[in-house]
Order: sequence, then C-alpha cells, then structure tokens
Amino acid sequence: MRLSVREFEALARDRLPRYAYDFFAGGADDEVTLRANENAFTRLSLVPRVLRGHRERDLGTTLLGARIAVPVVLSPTAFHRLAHPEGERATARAAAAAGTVMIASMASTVPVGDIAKAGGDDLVLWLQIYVQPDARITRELVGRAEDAGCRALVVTVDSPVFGRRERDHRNGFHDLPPGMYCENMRDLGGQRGVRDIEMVAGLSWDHVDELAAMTGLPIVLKGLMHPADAVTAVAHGVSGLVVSNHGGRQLDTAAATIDVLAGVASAVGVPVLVDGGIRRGTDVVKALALGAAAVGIGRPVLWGLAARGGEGVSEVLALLREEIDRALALTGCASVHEVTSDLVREARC
Ligand SMILES: Cc1cc2nc3c(=O)[nH]c(=O)nc-3n(C[C@H](O)[C@H](O)[C@H](O)COP(=O)(O)O)c2cc1C
Ligand SMILES: O=C(O)C(=O)c1ccccc1
Repeated sequence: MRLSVREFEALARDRLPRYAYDFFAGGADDEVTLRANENAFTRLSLVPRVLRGHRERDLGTTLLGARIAVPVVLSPTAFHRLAHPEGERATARAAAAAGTVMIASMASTVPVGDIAKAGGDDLVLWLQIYVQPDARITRELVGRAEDAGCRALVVTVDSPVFGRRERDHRNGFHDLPPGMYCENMRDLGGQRGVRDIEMVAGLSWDHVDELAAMTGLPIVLKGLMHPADAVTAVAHGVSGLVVSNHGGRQLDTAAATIDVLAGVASAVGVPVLVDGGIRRGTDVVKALALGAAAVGIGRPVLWGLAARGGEGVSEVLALLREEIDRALALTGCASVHEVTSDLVREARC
C-alpha cells in the first residue's frame, strides 16, 4: 500500500524510461520555481480551531456550475500515453470515479472525444488549449471540444514561447515516440508531432476576445500570477482563473504559486484555482484558506498513471481525499467553505 503521493513518484521513476520521467518531472532552466512551488507550502503554517463538534466533513464544492466531490481537479498535462498505454482514457475513468474535473491537455495522446467517451456521463471535462497562430486551427479545436461535450475551455497564457527544459535537451527528447501523436491536432495539416502545437509569441488580450467570440463555452485563463492581469481578465469576461506557473516549466524563478494566490483571489470575484507543488491534503487546505475555490494537480496524476494506470490515478486521488478530510477535521472545519484565511500564517523559521 502506498502511503503518500511522493511514494508514487518513486514508483514512477522506477518504471519509466529516463526521458519520459525527466519530461514529466522536469522544469525550466535551474528548476528554481519547480522546487519553490513545493517548498513554499512548508513556509506556511496552519492555525487550527478546536472543539467545534463536527463529526463529518463535506469535501464537495461547485465549479462553473458543476458539482465536484473533492476540491482537487486534474490540471492539464501532455502525453499520458508516455506514462501508460491507456493514456488519457485511464485518467478520465479515474477522474470520473473520483467525481472531479479533468482538464484534458490540448497535447493529449488520445483525442478529446475519446477521452470524453472513456470518462462517460459522470466526467466533467474541460479542454485546455494553446491559441494557435492560425485562427482556423484554434476554431477547429474549439469545435472538437464542443463536440466532445467539454464544459469549459482553459486557455494557457503563460506560454508565449516554450520554457527551456534542460533535461529534455540532455535526453534528446523533442518529439513523441513512433505511434504516439498529439491527437487533437490530427488532420489539421501538420505532422501530428510535438512541434505541431505552436506558441503565439504575440499572445494578447485580443486573442482572448477572439476566442470568446468563437464559443459559448465559459473561458478559464490558466497561468496568471499577477493581480492586475486577473482584474483585466475579468473585464474581458472570463469565468475563472488558474494561478499557475506551469509547474515551474516556463519562467524559472517565477514566484511560487501559493505565494501569489491571495493577491489574485482577493482581486476578483470569479473562482480562482491554483496549481503547482500540491502533494498533501494540508497543501490543499492552505490553498483554500488563501482564497482558492479548488486546486489542480499535475505531476501526481502522472505518477499514479505510470505506477498503476487508472488504478494508480484513483489511488492518488483517494490519498489526497483522505488527507484533505483529515486536515479539515484537525483544523475544525466541516466543509471546504469553512476554511478561512485566519487558519494560515507565515511560519517563523
Ligand atoms: C509533464 C507536464 C506536462 C504539462 N503539460 C501541460 C499542457 O499541455 N498544458 C498546460 O496548460 N499545462 C501543462 N502542464 C502544467 C500543468 O497543467 C500544471 O500547471 C502543473 O503541472 C502543476 O504543477 P504540479 O505538477 O506541481 O502539480 C504540464 C505539466 C507537466 C508536469
Ligand atoms: O510540457 C508542457 O509543459 C507543455 O505544456 C507541453 C505543451 C505542448 C506540447 C508538449 C508539452
């Protein structure tokens, strides 16, 4: 039996080829932000309340109108078939069983329609996209998301260019192995490899407006860190935000997400999610206290998938669920909505 999310990482490291483990685990440049995301949680302390007499906890909440059973969603990560042959299908089944949102990556190795089918009616599926230089391709992707029954589009805005991941360069990992493709790019005119997904160096608020004009789906922006950008985002009509530094894979030395969360969350009225370095139930409670509506996990899903396929993802989600439940009990909270900002403070070293 695995006792923690970190044990899954060790299992995954043992099972995966080096290049795949490094692709999943790695960050940009010196990986300062990669480490900072996790470390920042240790600099925050919880200040529990006691004697409140709650026998049980309700871990559920609502996100963009969808009821979710735990305040943890699956952040979008590329290439699940590098972790397990069933890839995103297995991930979708685990997300559906846990009763939470899966944000499928535009760079999934299973087409979004097939991810939706694997997850079934219970799955709340959102599709993450990178706006493409050719608006026709973006429009086609949006259509594929709508046809698959996705309930939101998550637009990643932290990547006008790719971050430089030295591990991938060292390993010569620049494209998917034979037989694996960015399936959502299929038949859109490219070679279906990693390089088919293009970044838009001049990404701007105009692109957000253009995208909003293409669809009736709610739009969530992922990769914001600055409160001023959050305010502008809401003025452009977005329905939610994900405070994220892309798991330390884009701008190295960017702040840890948990350190900027409160500034963003207090600046806007839309739901704010946060991802980066969340590995324990107490991390989730700290994020809720700092204003998050829910959190996202990236690598922990990949570690579960690599270790034991969909069962492994389910185990990771179950571990986090149990830890959140215990952390709520020990902080005196009966629900995620009772987690208030006074329950967290900066640790004195
Ligand atoms: C291997 C890997 C692939 C990723 N692919 C994407 C992606 O395709 N689109 C995206 O918006 N974010 C992507 N991300 C960033 C995640 O959505 C998320 O922000 C990050 O993993 C959260 O940090 P954590 O891994 O510490 O939980 C990726 C992250 C990893 C580790
Ligand atoms: O690795 C990533 O972080 C990522 O976002 C990505 C995007 C497109 C293709 C491959 C990876």
